[in-house]
Amino acid sequence: MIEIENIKKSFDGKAVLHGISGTFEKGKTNLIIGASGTGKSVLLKCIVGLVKPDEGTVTYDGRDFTHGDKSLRTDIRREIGMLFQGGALFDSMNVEANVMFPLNVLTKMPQAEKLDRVNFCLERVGLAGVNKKMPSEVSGGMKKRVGIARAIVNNSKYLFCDEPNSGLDPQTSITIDNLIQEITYEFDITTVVVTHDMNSVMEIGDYILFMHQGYKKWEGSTATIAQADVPELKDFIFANKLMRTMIKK
Ligand SMILES: Nc1ncnc2c1ncn2[C@@H]1O[C@H](COP(=O)(O)OP(=O)(O)OP(=O)(O)O)[C@@H](O)[C@H]1O
Repeated sequence: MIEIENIKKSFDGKAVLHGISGTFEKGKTNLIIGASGTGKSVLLKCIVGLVKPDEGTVTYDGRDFTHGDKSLRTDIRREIGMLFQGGALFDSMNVEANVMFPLNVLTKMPQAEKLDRVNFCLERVGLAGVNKKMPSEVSGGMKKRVGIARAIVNNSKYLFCDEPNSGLDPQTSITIDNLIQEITYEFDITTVVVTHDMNSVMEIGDYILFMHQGYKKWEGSTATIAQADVPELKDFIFANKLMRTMIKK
């Protein structure tokens, strides 16, 4: 479980996060949603330690990541897997080397064990046997799968996905969303997904934190989002024509 409490961040005197709190539970797909420029990526960066919040605390399973010492922060970082926008694969490395990369950097595992682990993860994301392909030789959806395999290869306890559907067609997006959710349940990971894709919200949102202009305006689940009485959330949901027809405003 990851808990964030009163996270505040300003850049050059301009407040971007106005005190965000929330709880991301283990074994659930937790979504941070909201319109463009509303602070989702900055919040994600605060949670994983790429940006230091001005105020507030991020706690990983009771461990204070924000104020912890270097060794605690390093321990927690080792337990984090990240799926970046576009996959962010190393173009000069084949699929196998990309997925193995965290094991090379973070572990002293023997080569044969590393390869077993890589093959297990590639198989789990539906890419058995593509080890020797280069990133340029695989589709956008496959790149995301490779990114997911890399994010979980070191038995990550926490998985962060920044806009996992960017650049994908709707059908591939749903497949990737479902894969993220299946993996979350299967390996009991605390998963946090940043998205503005309403399809994702309705497909995989076990917990949803809605942001608007740096404020948390609502939290809940797919089961309760349609009944939410928050004007900014309604505007966000019903900007999508399909959602307007599915749920009456
Ligand atoms: N390093 C930075 N320095 C200054 N301003 C920043 C920095 N990073 C983000 N911002 C500002 O913070 C605000 C929130 O940005 P953020 O990228 O978190 O939005 P977002 O909700 O993730 O948007 P999108 O969905 O388009 O990615 C924006 O106004 C952005 O310009």
